Amino acid sequence: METWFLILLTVSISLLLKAFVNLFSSSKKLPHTLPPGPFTFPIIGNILWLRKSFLQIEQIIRNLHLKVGPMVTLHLGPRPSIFIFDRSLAHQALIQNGSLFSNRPKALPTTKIMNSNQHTISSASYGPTWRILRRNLTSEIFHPSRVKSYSHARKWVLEILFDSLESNAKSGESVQVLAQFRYAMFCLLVLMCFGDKLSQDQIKEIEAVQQRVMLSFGRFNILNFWPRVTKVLLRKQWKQFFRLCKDREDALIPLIRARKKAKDERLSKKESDDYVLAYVDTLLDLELPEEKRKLDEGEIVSLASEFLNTGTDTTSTALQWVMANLVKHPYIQDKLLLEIKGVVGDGEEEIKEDDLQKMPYLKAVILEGLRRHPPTHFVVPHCVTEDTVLGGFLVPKKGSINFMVADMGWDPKVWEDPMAFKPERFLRSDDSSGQVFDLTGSREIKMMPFGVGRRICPGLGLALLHLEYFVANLVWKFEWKAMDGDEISLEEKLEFTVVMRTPLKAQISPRKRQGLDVLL
Ligand code: HEM
Repeated sequence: METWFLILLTVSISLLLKAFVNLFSSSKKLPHTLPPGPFTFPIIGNILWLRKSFLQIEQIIRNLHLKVGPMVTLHLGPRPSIFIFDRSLAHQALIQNGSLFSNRPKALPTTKIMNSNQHTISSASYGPTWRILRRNLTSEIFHPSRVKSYSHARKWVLEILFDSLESNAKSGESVQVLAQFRYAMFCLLVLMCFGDKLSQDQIKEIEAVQQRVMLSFGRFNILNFWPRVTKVLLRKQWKQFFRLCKDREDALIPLIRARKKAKDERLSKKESDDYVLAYVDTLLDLELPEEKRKLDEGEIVSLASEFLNTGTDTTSTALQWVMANLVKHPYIQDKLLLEIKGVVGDGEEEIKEDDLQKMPYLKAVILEGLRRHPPTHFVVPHCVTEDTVLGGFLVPKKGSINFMVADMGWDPKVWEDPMAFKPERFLRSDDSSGQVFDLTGSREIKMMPFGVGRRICPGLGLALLHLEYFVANLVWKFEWKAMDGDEISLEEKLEFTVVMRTPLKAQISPRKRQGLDVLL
């Protein structure tokens, strides 16, 4: 074949290929429009948003949604924040395009310091570090057999909770329960995190620091506004912030070192007595794949602190909402009590974890509590790994995306009479196979109190176990009633989670076992 013909053929093919590639890429051009939202003046607008509480912002987003549709953009900071209401768009993003939508935005300066440069599970970018940290937690600590090995801790904490409630019950006065629920959940997580049963004074000291850390997110937010300027103008607040970081280290580092020492001693003795693996033990062994090094002490502090904080308020808030509804609707409490009685019989003092599997109504009560009162109304902000399109709008890499958790669980298209507390709706499974409700939203999202997809809460199973165990035991041990003339208000207030504006105050009295027959 002639050389000139070969050259011509090659040139023609490459021109054709180029034209084809251009045609294809132009059809994939991204739209330039962000989802609709209010116009904001840069800087001034950001300052105005800073002055609003998150519950106020939530209501503003809701009102905008009614006007502009299922996706809303706000300019809360230097970058756009997109909020998604639609369940199928959430499914498209988090389940069908999970790898694209599972990143986290760059942390603000104070959060970056608290989280050891985004070396915690919830703050880490989507990548090898996040994967190894998350896999360590789920496979080492949240594996069902490991969770079972902590059952002694749950029993111990239940006794602490019973003791404090009983002394309140004796006085005949109403009991404000949130602080006691929070403390119970905290004790459990401290034990799973550091292994040993610490003294109650020690636990209270750690709880106080952790509580301050959680509240600091709002308090020190102003420092992130223009760090170079705030470091000069708000020097005192920066000092307070670093003091808090130091206090947290002072509380947690001695426990981490004690655990390391115990581990070294055990290795030298080569004995395995009644040792139960704790979260910190796994962190001491962990190696970061990208940096090829072990975690430093600061990173272990951040991860332990994350473990304690993410699991305490969420679970105790959910527990309070469930118990409030049981006080508000005594017939639901009675129905639950009957189910428990049918499983454990009259003589039992306490409900065991294995019994919980035989209580479908209990599970329905917990699911209804999480649907109607999700402890967090948003997920932790996500961002995409590259500019993309969702619902016909641009989702830019330099922005954040969030999902309206509460609104999805209240969608009247899925839930009849959505604001009512009706556990029965979870007994009528619309799945003909009779399977339990799927919280992971893998086929369809109907509610997402734990998020869905790759960033779904890794503590989901543990949280459900804790809620079932404590609700069942609290109802079995005590009768829960409102004080005479008290109306249980379900109004909300935002703290670290969305809590009851008027905390639950209940009159509790120990149940007389034989008296239960009256209910049958
Ligand atoms: C009722 C209790 C709980 C609720 C409602 C809850 C809810 C959530 C939600 C909504 C997210 C964000 C998901 C997302 O960003 O898409 C999350 C993440 C997370 N939760 Fe929970 N949570 C609960 C209990 C727990 C417990 C007990 C722990 C551990 C002790 C835990 C540890 C975490 C962690 C580490 C993340 C970050 C996951 C990641 O970024 O990959 N949570 N949780």
